[in-house]
Amino acid sequence: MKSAFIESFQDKKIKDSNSFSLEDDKTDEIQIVFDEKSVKRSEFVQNAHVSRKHPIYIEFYGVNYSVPIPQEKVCGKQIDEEIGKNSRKLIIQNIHGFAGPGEILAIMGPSGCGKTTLLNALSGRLCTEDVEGTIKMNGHRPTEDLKRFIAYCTQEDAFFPHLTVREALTYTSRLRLPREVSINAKLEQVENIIQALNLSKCSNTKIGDIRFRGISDGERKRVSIANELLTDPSVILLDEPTSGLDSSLALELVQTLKEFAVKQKKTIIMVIHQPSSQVFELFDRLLVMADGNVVYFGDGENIVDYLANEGFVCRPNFNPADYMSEILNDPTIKQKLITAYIQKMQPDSSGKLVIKKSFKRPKISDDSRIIRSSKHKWEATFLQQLIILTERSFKQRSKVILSRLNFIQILCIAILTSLIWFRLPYTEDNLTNRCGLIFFTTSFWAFFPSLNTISAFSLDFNVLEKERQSHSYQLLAYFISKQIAELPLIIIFPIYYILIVYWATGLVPSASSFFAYMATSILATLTSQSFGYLIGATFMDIQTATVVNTVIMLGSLMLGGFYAQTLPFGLTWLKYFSFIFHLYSIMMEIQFDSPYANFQCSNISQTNEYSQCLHPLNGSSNGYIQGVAVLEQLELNGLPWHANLFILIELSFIIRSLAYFSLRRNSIEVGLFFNFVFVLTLFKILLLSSSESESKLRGDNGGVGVSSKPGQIWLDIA
Ligand SMILES: Nc1ncnc2c1ncn2[C@@H]1O[C@H](COP(=O)(O)OP(=O)(O)OP(=O)(O)O)[C@@H](O)[C@H]1O
Repeated sequence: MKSAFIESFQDKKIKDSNSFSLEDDKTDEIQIVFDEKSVKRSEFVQNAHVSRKHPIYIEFYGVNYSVPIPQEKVCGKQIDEEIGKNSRKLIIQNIHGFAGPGEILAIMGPSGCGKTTLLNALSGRLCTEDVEGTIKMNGHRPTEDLKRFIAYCTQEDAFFPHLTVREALTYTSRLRLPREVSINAKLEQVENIIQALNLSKCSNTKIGDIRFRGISDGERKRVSIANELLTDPSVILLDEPTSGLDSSLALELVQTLKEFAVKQKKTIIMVIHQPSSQVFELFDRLLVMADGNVVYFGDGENIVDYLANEGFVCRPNFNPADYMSEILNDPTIKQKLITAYIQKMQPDSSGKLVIKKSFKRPKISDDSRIIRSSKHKWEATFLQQLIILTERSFKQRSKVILSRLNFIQILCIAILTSLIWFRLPYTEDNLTNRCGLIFFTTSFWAFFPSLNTISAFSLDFNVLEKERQSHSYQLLAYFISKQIAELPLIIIFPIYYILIVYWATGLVPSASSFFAYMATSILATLTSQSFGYLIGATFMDIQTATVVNTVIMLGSLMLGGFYAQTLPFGLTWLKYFSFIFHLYSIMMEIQFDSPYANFQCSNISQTNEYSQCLHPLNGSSNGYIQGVAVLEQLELNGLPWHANLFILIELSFIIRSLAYFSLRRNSIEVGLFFNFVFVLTLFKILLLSSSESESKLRGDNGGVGVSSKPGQIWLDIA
């Protein structure tokens, strides 16, 4: 049963079909021979019932794009500062053309002539300050809302490699098809497009990437196109859609696109290299470029006559596309054709050079000038986006995070840790070893997860950029979904490690200490992951992010309270900025502030640093050192465990928020605000807890050698 939405769309389509007077005549004339193979394609085209948008006529004229020339220095001196500052390189100049619904405009020309640049300009992906000229959609300047009607299939396809073709298309349909369309209709649409683009054979194969083999390059290209067609855009821009396809597949693909354009009133603009004669015949308009200029714009069928008029006669039965590419490879002919075309242009009312009209141009009725914007800014609700993206992120990231290599790595480290610190005896001699084990565990879980996380955004970057350009979802939904999806994945490792190491090394044998120790390792993992997110989102380049991460982690490690127990005068406060220091303090408290933590004195002497091990004449020896005495001797940060815990949770939250703002790249002020709030809170806690600890220490120093108090931090700063 057809939904009300579909019916209303079909009514609308009939109305829309009257909008383009000349287009309608023209599309009826187009004769495409559909063979048996094309039956599936036709089904897709007929069944593209979720289509709901207006046909769009796109025109552009006087389009220039230039980039600043990087300033060069000769022997360390700027040649001419003013020239250096103002000079720009023209990539494309005075480009014009148009394409209407039901048409294919093909952009051709030698490599590097500016074809992709023009597509980028039309899609609105170039910095607007660098683009001059006019681009109009149904007579309007393209607004952000209008740009949502454009789909752009770039040369580099961006996909999540661990998803299958069907999964990738299904997620796109769930995210980008209107919320009014039922899930079954969306899935049906996916199946139709899989059939139409001949993807059935590989529909359950993973897409893959350069690291692991998935579908072939040609299939990848078709998935990329399917992904865009699926969302029912009004204008489809394609950059070399047939590259990597053999001639029959290329023909089939262009036929599908043509049929789609005609029946669904889509406007298709594609960059194409060396199409076969059959493919060439399917083009309605042709824009030929050379060195950033137009060499020809007009009906595809007229190019041979045009070139003949200029003195370049194509041999009979020779593919015009091949002939054009042959002559444009000759610099003299190329220049001649550029000049000839410029001469045919004349200034318009605004003084811009435009081509004399040598072709029919569709009239746009007043009705079609109005493009109704989509009912919703996002097709899926925020909650739907969150659910779909979490599911997708979990599927993709679980393959990366839960890799066999990661498990083997953790297992090896767990075995090594267990061997090195195997069943540590509860003796004074082994106190340093025990602290070493605890510090190693802390720092390992503070470091390892961040390494796994710094690449999280950069690996997603291309897909994220592509999907955000097409308004598929909100960045916040993506960001939160990533956190949710990765949370269960990332905490598996500390659980796995602690289960092996805790009992093998003989840490405090109580269930509460075990669970607290494990929970703190998980907290270390989450805090470390937050840093990974922030650094990854800020730098996006894995190499730079790894360097920054290493510096931050090693700095935190040095200030962690194990290697440097006392810091130079005036620098004591620095350790409070090491998250490892807070983690280590909690871990130590769990292990030493326990009734099981009693360590046998190795020798009873008059000089032992622990009062419990002093000779009876000098103190109250009982032959065992209590864990609490060890904590006091080590002079850890003096904050109660709950203050450390609070600092770490808050740190995790703030760092993650900063990562989000960093990903947005435009909310630095908000980021700084969060930073400020964090620093204030941190100092407040330190102030409160240091006074608390001071009074506690004054009441009972519990042992000997408590030489500095946590409140010392303020004296140091002063
Ligand atoms: N931002 C930029 N800065 C400097 N040069 C640029 C920039 N963008 C494009 N170019 C240059 O402009 C020219 C046109 O590039 P473009 O990618 O548009 O060519 P193309 O015709 O699509 O090439 P191909 O067919 O090989 O893909 C190239 O020489 C390219 O190096």
